[in-house]
Amino acid sequence: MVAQLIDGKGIGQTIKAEIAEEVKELVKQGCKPGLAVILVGDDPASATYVKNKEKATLAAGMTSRLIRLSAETTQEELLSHVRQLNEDNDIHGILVQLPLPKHLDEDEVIRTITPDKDVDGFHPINVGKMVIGQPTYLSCTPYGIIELLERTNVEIAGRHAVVIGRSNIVGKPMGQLLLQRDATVTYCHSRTPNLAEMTKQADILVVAVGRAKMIDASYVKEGAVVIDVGMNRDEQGKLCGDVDFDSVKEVSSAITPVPGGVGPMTITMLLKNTVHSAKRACGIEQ
Ligand SMILES: Nc1nc2c(c(=O)[nH]1)N[C@@H](CN(C=O)c1ccc(C(=O)N[C@@H](CCC(=O)O)C(=O)O)cc1)CN2
Repeated sequence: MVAQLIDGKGIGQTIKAEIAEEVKELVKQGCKPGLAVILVGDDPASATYVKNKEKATLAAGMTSRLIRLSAETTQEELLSHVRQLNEDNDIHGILVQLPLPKHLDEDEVIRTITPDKDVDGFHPINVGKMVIGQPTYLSCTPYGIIELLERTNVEIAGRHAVVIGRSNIVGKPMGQLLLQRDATVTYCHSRTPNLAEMTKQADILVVAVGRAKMIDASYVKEGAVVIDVGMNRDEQGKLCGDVDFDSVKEVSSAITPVPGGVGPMTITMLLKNTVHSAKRACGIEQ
């Protein structure tokens, strides 16, 4: 079987063009969406993601505000920036780039972002709304994966989806979003015995384990759709996912590459959430 390549980069570009058109119309109505990103410390990967977010925000015609703070920033200083942004009418989305330096309390920072501007969808109120199926901001990576599945016509209802990983940002919301679309969902994680026995039952396999090329063809059922959330470096320093792409593409029916699969969708859905927040703030949408 030759797998269909799920082109996150291309699909992301299409959605970004749709967003840019929508922003143009909003600006005409006097409503310019604004995103603020706070970066604490000098983690090089985080700096790259933040730069890409800034670029994408500006390219969509939106306001971008970047707040760079030193690695020694105190919890109170960080919270004070978040509180100021909560009150700023030009800013509709607030994002604090994760991970934060170890001395900072990530949960408290997320709780301090007003849920109305939590375009990452990480605030407990928004997570709760997502779980009970109320409209809210969805965590960008799982939201992007749903968009990829829908735009490539992958049937979700009635399929068995296996999610490897249980992080608050990806694994847990991923399972919930698939469940809401009537998949039968199994969560697997580092303490799951006989992992391959579970993953071989998956029609849709979402892999977010954080280990380079861990999932090879022996974990995958013939014809499964495989979504790779991993972002690792291989022995040559080349970017790779959690899935051994070369082996899994031979058995799957569709697969996301790394780079160019899930990653670009994360930033795309962030723009979508920010536009939605602006429309609510401007009274254009509920
Ligand atoms: N506040 C948040 N922090 C983090 C999030 C998040 O959604 N909100 N997610 C990740 C990192 N992330 C966005 O912040 C992110 C990761 C990867 C990509 C991406 O486009 N990857 C590219 C490759 C990029 C490269 O060459 O290095 C790809 O897969 O093609 C975008 C965003 C953790 N923190």
